[in-house]
Amino acid sequence: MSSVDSKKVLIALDYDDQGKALAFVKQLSPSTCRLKVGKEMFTLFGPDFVKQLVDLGFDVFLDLKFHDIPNTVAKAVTAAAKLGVWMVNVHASGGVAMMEKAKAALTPFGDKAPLLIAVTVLTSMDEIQLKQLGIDKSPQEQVLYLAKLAQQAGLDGVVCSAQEAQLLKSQLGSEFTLVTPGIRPAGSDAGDQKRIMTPERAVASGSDYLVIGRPITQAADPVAVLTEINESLGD
Ligand SMILES: O=C(O)c1cc(=O)[nH]c(=O)n1[C@@H]1O[C@H](COP(=O)(O)O)[C@@H](O)[C@H]1O
Repeated sequence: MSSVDSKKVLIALDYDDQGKALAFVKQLSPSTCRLKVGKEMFTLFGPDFVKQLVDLGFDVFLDLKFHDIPNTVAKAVTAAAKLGVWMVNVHASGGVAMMEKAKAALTPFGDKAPLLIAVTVLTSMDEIQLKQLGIDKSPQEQVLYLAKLAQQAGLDGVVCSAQEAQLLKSQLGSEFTLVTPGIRPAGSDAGDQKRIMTPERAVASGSDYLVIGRPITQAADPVAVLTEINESLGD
């Protein structure tokens, strides 16, 4: 579905200053990227900030990674849908009942419902960190396991690293949307990300959407970096 989408870049707006974030956003066009609002900006600036971005015409991915009892998560995704966001996420490890209830809560929104996706294994985690949690699987095995649960629950896709994209597309089909953070253009700093890939390789591996934060937002010329990435993807 989304493999034909030419707006593959989702910019992670992880700013602690709303003015700086909006000054950056005003240099962008909704035709060249989508925007992601995560825990930092939502906690600092709340739903009004999200609404401003929606009103500017951007598709917004509200990345709050809900993980709670089914009733609470269903109410949280309903609140997200009311904000008019394009995509919202939950943690797959919240379980099938939680994911099913969240999906069902979006039914009344019809074709205005946001895409609902599940986080599998965070891209900042590797096999050693999984072991610390008592999980004796490789990241790839655990991502596939959780992605199958998300698909079973009727979700639209998952957040995973691009390193798992090829496997997931082959096992779960091309319609199941893959959103991949941990994207690092050649030569940029990995930072706290462990399972990384370049934009071009990620798309070639089957990523539908690339979440990119610091390599764009911390660049001397963020718009130039976005343009360069879009051009490298043939958009
Ligand atoms: O759900 C996410 O967006 C997410 C999941 C994940 O596994 N890893 C991950 O990095 N993210 C988010 O993606 C963004 C990555 O930002 P950068 O590392 O600066 O490119 C951050 O806002 C993270 O919160």
